[in-house]
Amino acid sequence: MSTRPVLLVAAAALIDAEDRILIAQRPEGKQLAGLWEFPGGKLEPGEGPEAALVRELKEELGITVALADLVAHSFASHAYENFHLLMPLFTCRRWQGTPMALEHAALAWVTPAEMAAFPMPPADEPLVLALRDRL
Ligand SMILES: Nc1nc2c([nH]c(=O)n2[C@@H]2O[C@H](COP(=O)(O)OP(=O)(O)OP(=O)(O)O)[C@@H](O)[C@H]2O)c(=O)[nH]1
Repeated sequence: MSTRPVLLVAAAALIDAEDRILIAQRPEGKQLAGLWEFPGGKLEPGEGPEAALVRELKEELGITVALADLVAHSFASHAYENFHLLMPLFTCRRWQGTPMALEHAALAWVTPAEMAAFPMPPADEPLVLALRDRL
């Protein structure tokens, strides 16, 4: 049996007043380029998932989020070829600022049903279904 290192990534579903969710397109030159994802990223050593998300949402989207406004929703556990991704997904309905694509190729606000039309990494499939079931 092959073993892979576990990679911890925290991701957020930002939800607007119309229950649309923000997804972001990975830029050229990166792994999984062109696919749409939930904003977020890898935890730094010693960092908790919520703190990592607050940092990543600032870096990637330019918004300010309070730890208390991140609500645990579901998680992805997916074996990629070189690592095993463990990715908690948090919902967030309150933030300061307007999300901008500072590190992504594009942003889109979509309903969970509309998300099916946007190609996402394989790890995200169960998360999309979980969001469709329960927001
Ligand atoms: N943020 C995010 N990452 C995801 C999602 N789905 C998914 O498989 N991933 C994977 O989780 C990892 C996230 O790492 P990252 O965004 O911090 O790093 P990256 O690949 O952009 O590379 P780098 O920041 O080291 O240059 C990537 O391997 C990415 O493919 C998702 O919905 N959101």
